Amino acid sequence: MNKTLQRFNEIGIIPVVVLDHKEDAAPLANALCEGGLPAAEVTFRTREAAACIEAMKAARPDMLVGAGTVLTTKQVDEAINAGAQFIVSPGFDEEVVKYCIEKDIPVTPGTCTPTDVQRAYRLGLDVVKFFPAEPAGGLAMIKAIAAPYNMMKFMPTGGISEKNMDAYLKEDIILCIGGSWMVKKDLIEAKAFDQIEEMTRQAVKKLNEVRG
Ligand SMILES: O=C[C@H](O)COP(=O)(O)O
Ligand SMILES: CC(=O)C(=O)O
Repeated sequence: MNKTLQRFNEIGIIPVVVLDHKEDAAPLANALCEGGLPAAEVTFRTREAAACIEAMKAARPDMLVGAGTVLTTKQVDEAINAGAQFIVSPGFDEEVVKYCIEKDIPVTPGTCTPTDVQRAYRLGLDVVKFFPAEPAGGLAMIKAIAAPYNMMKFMPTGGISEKNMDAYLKEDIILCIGGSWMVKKDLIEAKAFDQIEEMTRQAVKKLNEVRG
C-alpha cells in the first residue's frame, strides 16, 4: 500500500468537504488540523475546488489534501496542479483510475458491488471507497463483499457520523472512514470554525477510544 493510503489509516477519518468560497479554505484547514484531523477531501462539486486545495496546502503544508468527486481526467490534472495528493471518486471510472495509475497518483475510486471491487483489484488497487456506505447496506454489506477479497481495504463514506463511526473503525477491513458531519455546509457558511474544530476534536476522541 502506498504511503498516502497508509496516512489515511493513521489519520482514521477523512473529512469530505464542499467549499463554495476559497477564503473559507485556510480557516477550515486550520480548524481540522487543530482539532486533530490533518486531512481533507475537497470535492469537485464547486468551481472553487482547485483553488481551495491550493489555499489549504498553503495554510497547512503538512496536511493531507486530496480531491473528491473527480469525474474526469481533466479534473485529475486540475486537482494535481493545485497540490492534491490523492484522487477520490464516488463511483468506479476505469479511465480516471488508469490515468491516475499511469501518473503514479494515489486513487481511491468508489465501489458499491463485488464487480466494482474486482475491477479495482484487476487494475492493481488494494484500497477502494465504499459509497454510499449506509444506504448501500453499511458495515454488514461491506463485510459480505469483502469476504472473497481479503487483499482489499475499504474506505466507507456516506451516512457515517459520530453515532455509527465506531462500528466501522473496529474492523480490520476498514482502512479509514470518510464523512462530512464535522464540516457540514451550514457550519462553513456560518464560518463556525470553532465549532468545526470542536466537532473534529470529539471525532478524534472517539477514534482514539476505539483504537485504544
Ligand atoms: O456525498 C457525500 C459525501 O461523500 C459524504 O457523505 P456524508 O455527507 O453522508 O458524510
Ligand atoms: C462521495 C465521494 O467519495 C466523492 O464525492 O468523491
